[in-house]
Amino acid sequence: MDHFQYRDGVLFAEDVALPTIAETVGTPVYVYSEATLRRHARVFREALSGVPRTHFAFAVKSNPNLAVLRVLKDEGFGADVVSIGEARRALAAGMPAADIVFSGVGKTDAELDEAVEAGIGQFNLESEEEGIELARIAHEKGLTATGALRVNPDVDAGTHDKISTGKADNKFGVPIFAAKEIFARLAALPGMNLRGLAVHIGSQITNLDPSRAAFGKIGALVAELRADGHTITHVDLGGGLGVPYRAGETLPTPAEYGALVAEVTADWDVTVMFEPGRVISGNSGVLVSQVIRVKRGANHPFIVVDAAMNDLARPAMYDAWHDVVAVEPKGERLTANVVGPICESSDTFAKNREMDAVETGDLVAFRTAGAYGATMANTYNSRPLVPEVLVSGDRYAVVANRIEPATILAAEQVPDWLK
Ligand SMILES: Cc1ncc(COP(=O)(O)O)c(C=O)c1O
Ligand SMILES: N[C@@H](CCCC[NH3+])C(=O)O
Repeated sequence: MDHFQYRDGVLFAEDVALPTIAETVGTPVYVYSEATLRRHARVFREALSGVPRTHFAFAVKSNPNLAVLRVLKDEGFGADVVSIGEARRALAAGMPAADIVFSGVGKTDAELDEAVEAGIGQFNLESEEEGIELARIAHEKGLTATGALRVNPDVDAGTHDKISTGKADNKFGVPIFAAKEIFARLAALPGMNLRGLAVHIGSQITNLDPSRAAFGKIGALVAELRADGHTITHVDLGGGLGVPYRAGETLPTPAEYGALVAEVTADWDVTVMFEPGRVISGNSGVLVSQVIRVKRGANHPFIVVDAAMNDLARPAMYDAWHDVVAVEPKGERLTANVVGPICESSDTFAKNREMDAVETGDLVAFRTAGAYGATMANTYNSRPLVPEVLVSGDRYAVVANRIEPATILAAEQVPDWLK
C-alpha cells in the first residue's frame, strides 16, 4: 500500500497533508513515511523467509538519516556502512556493533582501528592489502577481526554504468580468478577470522539474470574453498534490487529475488547476508518543492522550482527519472521542463515532461526520493542543505534541520595575510 496518497485532491504522507509540512518547515523538504520504511523492511525479510539463516544490513548510504536508521533498527536490521561516519550513525541509532558490516574500497587505517575497537561485526575486505592491514591492527590490540572477502565476479549487472560494481574493470573486490589464493593467505593471518565471501554487482538492478550468474560463481567458490579446508559460515549477497521510478514500470519483486536466492543458496549451509538500500528507502520518501515561477521557453515552458540538483542529484548525475506530481492537482496537464535555480543546464529534473499543470506558488513532489536523495545533497551555489521530515500516522517531526548558508559561512575564514 502506498502511503503517499491523494485525499480530497491533496497529496498526503500517511495522515499528514504535504502542504502542512511545506508551511511549517518550508521547501524544499524531504518527507519520509515511517509506515513505508517498516513495510519495505518486512516485505524484504518475508521475501527471504525461504532461506534458513539470514542477516539484514540496511545500506546506510541510501539514506543515513538517524531517525530512518532507528526505524530499521526497530525492524531488526543491522547496517551496511562504507565509512566510519556511517558506522557512527548506525551505532548512534542503537544498532549493535555486531550487526554492522563495514564495506568500502578505501577504508583508512584510522577507520579500521576505530571499527575494530567498536567491535564491528564483519569487514567486507575489498583487497588483500586491506585484509593484511586489518589483521595487523586487530592483532596489535590482542583482538581478532571478522572478515569476508569481497569478490568481483566479472558480471555485468546491466544497470547504469556509474552504479555498476561487479565488472572486472570496476574497482570493487578482488578478481574472482585470484580469490582462492587471496582467501588462503588472509585466512592464515593472526588477528583475522575470515569467515566468508561478499559480492555486490551494482545498484538499481532491473533483471535478476546477472544476480543469478554472480551468485552461482560465488556458490562454486564456496565449494572450492571448503574443499581446500576453509570454514565458510557467511556469504553476503549485497544489495542492488531496483525499484520502479515511473508508473507502469515492472521490475523483479522482492519475492522473485527471494525465490532466486533461496534456490541458488539451498545447499550452501551458511548465514546469507543482505545489504538492501534503495528497495527499502527509495519509495519511502518524496522531495517537496515549490514552484518559483513558470517561464516561457522556445518549445515548452520551464517550471522553475525551489529544489535543485544540489538537493536531488540523481537526474543530473545519471539522467535518472523521478515522477513529478502536483501536490494539489487542478486536473489539467501540460508539457514542460522542470528545472532548479542552479546555474547549470544539468540542473534539470524533467525534460518535455507531460505532467500536472502547475503555477507559481504551487507545490510539487518528486517521487521515489527516499534513496540517494538527501544523502547526496550539497550546498552548491551557497544553497541551504535540505531538511528532512519523518511522518508517522498523523505525527511528523523534522529529523534533519535545514542548514543555512550562514552556518557554512561561519566555518570559513579569511587568512591573516588577506586581512
Ligand atoms: C557494497 C554495497 N552494498 C549495498 C549497496 C546498496 O545498494 P542498493 O541501494 O542498490 O540496494 C551498495 C550500493 O550499490 C553497495 O555498494
Ligand atoms: N547514488 C546512486 C546509487 C549508488 C549506489 C552505491 N553503491 C543512485 O542514486 O542511483
